[in-house]
Amino acid sequence: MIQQIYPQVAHNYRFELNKDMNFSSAHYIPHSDAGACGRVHGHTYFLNLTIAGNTLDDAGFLVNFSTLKQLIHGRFDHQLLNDLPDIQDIMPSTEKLAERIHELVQEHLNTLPNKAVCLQVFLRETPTSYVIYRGEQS
Ligand SMILES: Nc1nc2c(c(=O)[nH]1)N=C([C@H](O)[C@H](O)COP(=O)(O)OP(=O)(O)OP(=O)(O)O)CN2
Ligand SMILES: [Zn+2]
Repeated sequence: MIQQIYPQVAHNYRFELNKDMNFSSAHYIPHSDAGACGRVHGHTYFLNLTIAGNTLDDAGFLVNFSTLKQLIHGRFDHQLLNDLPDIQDIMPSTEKLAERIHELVQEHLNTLPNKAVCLQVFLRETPTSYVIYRGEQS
């Protein structure tokens, strides 16, 4: 939920940025284990991104909050996830969506000179269900 406290990630970067947003999407899980979730239904997803780095850009930003919202909300809000090129080859589970969001954010960060990193994606699908994805651990 927006404005809730999220799990902390231990790191030694000078700056840590967190961006909350939500997006409303429909999906279905085309798998025999999914039960009722195999039928099209909708969620208002709550997302928290944790990004860290040591260097700011000329605007004093680690990464622009607005760009992050555009990147994720702009892509997934009011969409049927199963139809999206990003998702159509994977199961649109909370886990896989969190992983894909991490990839999209990190791909964007990699285009910036200050080389920030996405440390955590916290994705809540329902009031009782959420996933945390932290990428490959080295
Ligand atoms: N590991 C996962 N399990 C399930 C996922 C998922 O993404 N990962 N998704 C679903 C369904 O999409 C469903 O919308 C969410 O399931 P659930 O938490 O069971 O929702 P409820 O509101 O019915 O749960 P309550 O415990 O009654 O609040 C299913 N499983
Ligand atoms: Zn669902």
